[in-house]
Amino acid sequence: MAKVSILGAGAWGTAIAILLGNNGHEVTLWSALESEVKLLNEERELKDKLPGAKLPESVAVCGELEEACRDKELLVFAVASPFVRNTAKIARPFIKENQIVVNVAKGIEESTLNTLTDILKEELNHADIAVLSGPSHAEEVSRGIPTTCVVGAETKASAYFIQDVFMSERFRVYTSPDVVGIELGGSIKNVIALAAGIADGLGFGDNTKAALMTRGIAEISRLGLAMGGKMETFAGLSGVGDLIVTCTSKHSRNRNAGFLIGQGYTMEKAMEEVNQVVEGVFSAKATLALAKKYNVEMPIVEQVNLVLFENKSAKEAVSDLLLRDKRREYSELTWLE
Ligand SMILES: NC(=O)c1ccc[n+]([C@@H]2O[C@H](COP(=O)([O-])OP(=O)(O)OC[C@H]3O[C@@H](n4cnc5c(N)ncnc54)[C@H](O)[C@@H]3O)[C@@H](O)[C@H]2O)c1
Ligand SMILES: O=P(O)(O)OC[C@H](O)CO
Repeated sequence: MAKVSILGAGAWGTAIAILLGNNGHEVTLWSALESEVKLLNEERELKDKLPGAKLPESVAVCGELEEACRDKELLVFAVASPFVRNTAKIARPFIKENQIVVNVAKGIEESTLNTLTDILKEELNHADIAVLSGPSHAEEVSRGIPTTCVVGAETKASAYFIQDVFMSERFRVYTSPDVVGIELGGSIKNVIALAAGIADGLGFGDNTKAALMTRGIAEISRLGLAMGGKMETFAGLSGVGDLIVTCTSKHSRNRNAGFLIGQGYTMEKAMEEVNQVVEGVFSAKATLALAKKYNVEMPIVEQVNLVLFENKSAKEAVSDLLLRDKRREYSELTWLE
């Protein structure tokens, strides 16, 4: 059994603490927010986000970062993406050489266009950085609903170690060397989920959503391949898998925020209503900037940006997507002359 700390006690960090505690590990769950530490210590439950899901006894909750990082075999980064860099900076002095660290958050940093593992590699350049991602809502993982994810790491040994720590009869973990593909699949699906939610909020149907999901994965893989990711990853758990869950689930924060925007809420009001991190909003501009940098077309991502940040009406965005220049489904597929 391993000594593990989870940094970030939101819905996802807490669900992972429950999973790893039930797997028999010695778990510390850290939060920067006093209110979270107090609530979890007193109630042993994140009442507002994961009602009814109790922390096992093997999980200790703390607000001291040094204590959380000391003597651990694995550190899990579960803070929302805007806090990853700063948390890593503050934690750095307490993190030992070759410490295995796994990022489980999803996002792209707007100011640098870095993925979250890029940020961790920069800030913790003495550690061994990996990512775990896939279709995995905290609400279901915390209740032991069967779930699958993929862990990406630079070495087989680290990937296998993290796989062993997370695997259970209710949580299956695959391994992969494609760290960048996993990061991009998990982050950009959030932007597409906003579009899927907007379409639902406008009252469109299953056809519309299937179109957004299918063309959405085409956009994700186009950019992902240009950035060195692998097609198999985008067809896998961190691509199609995560896109399906986020675009269709009642639990999805991004889809739900999009739904409210489709119903006429402003982006700010929708985020306030969802009351948990809506990562697609933080990754939308960065994804568009990456599309420009790598010279790939991402029309859905472009329209989501216009709706979120330029006050474009959602209805007009859908029409503009449908009326784009005519083209082949895949430019590589053509007729013999
Ligand atoms: N909720 C899910 O089902 C789920 C599943 C997979 C991945 N994720 C990803 O995990 C990440 C966290 O999501 P969540 O659902 O737990 O979000 P959340 O809104 O429930 O929690 C975010 C957490 O970030 C931390 N935080 C807030 N302010 C901070 C600060 N100033 N410094 C350090 N930490 C701070 C807190 O612990 C807070 O609870 C996101 O990137 C999300 O995409 C979430
Ligand atoms: O579906 P969301 O928007 O809540 O995102 C949470 C996770 O990324 C789902 O795997």
